[in-house]
Amino acid sequence: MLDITNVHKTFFAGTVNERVALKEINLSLTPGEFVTVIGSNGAGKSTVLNITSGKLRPDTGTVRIDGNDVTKLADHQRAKFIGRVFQDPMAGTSPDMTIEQNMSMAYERGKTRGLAPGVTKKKRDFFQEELKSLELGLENRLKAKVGLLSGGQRQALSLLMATFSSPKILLLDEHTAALDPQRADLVSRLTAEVVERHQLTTLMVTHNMEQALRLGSRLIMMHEGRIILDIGQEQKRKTTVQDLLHEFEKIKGGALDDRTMLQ
Ligand SMILES: Nc1ncnc2c1ncn2[C@@H]1O[C@H](COP(=O)(O)OP(=O)(O)OP(=O)(O)O)[C@@H](O)[C@H]1O
Repeated sequence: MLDITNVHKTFFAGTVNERVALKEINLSLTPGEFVTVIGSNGAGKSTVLNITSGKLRPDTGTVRIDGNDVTKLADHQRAKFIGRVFQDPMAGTSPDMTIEQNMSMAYERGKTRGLAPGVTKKKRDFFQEELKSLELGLENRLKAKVGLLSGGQRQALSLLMATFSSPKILLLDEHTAALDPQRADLVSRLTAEVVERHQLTTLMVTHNMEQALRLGSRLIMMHEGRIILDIGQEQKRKTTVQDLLHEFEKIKGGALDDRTMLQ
């Protein structure tokens, strides 16, 4: 469903600010696979998501979605294939618009562009049904401004809206990181339900190792632009946070040795 092949990305190449973000990355996701992505700061996690969404273009390599080469397509051209929820609860929704207007905009995304967010009775019934599944009582607040919702409610709504265009890929970029633990747990649980219900192929970046082990069917760990660990469902079940930390320390040690050797 998603094939990232030999992707390399350097920022500010040839300058003093040069940053190699991705080093010949290869990553393939089968339909319905839910991959959690962990790693150190600056490891390249967000860059993988940005290259998948089309926000960034790789220097070399290709990105394929459902067999189609989308490497050269801009983000708005890929929008109908991709749903995305960001870390900032303010990023995915418009605070001055009502819940139903926000949902209507998301519903139209990928179908028509630049149209007023009209809300028909049929759409409203659909929105209410969808909101019920969140069990947050939002189905009774269709006309409430989204700016009045809590961060957790907004992230839950963003998650739901991200599924409306039946995306081929769902990208979750630390979407629970800005929430308090209780709301983060709620959005985590909803994520598992929504992904399962829509059978979404999903890439989720998180700094929370426990969450990365609990959610999804596969886990990858990144470090300095490379995928350094890739484990499937079976192994993930047997792995603890302590094991992940140990693995990371081992590999970090290796990387340091490499650097020492280069000096
Ligand atoms: N738009 C950009 N311009 C310049 N450098 C960038 C840009 N985006 C990322 N980088 C650099 O690329 C590298 C990888 O960054 P990226 O944001 O992908 O890491 P990350 O794993 O998501 O990190 P974090 O967990 O800290 O968010 C870092 O060195 C970062 O400074």
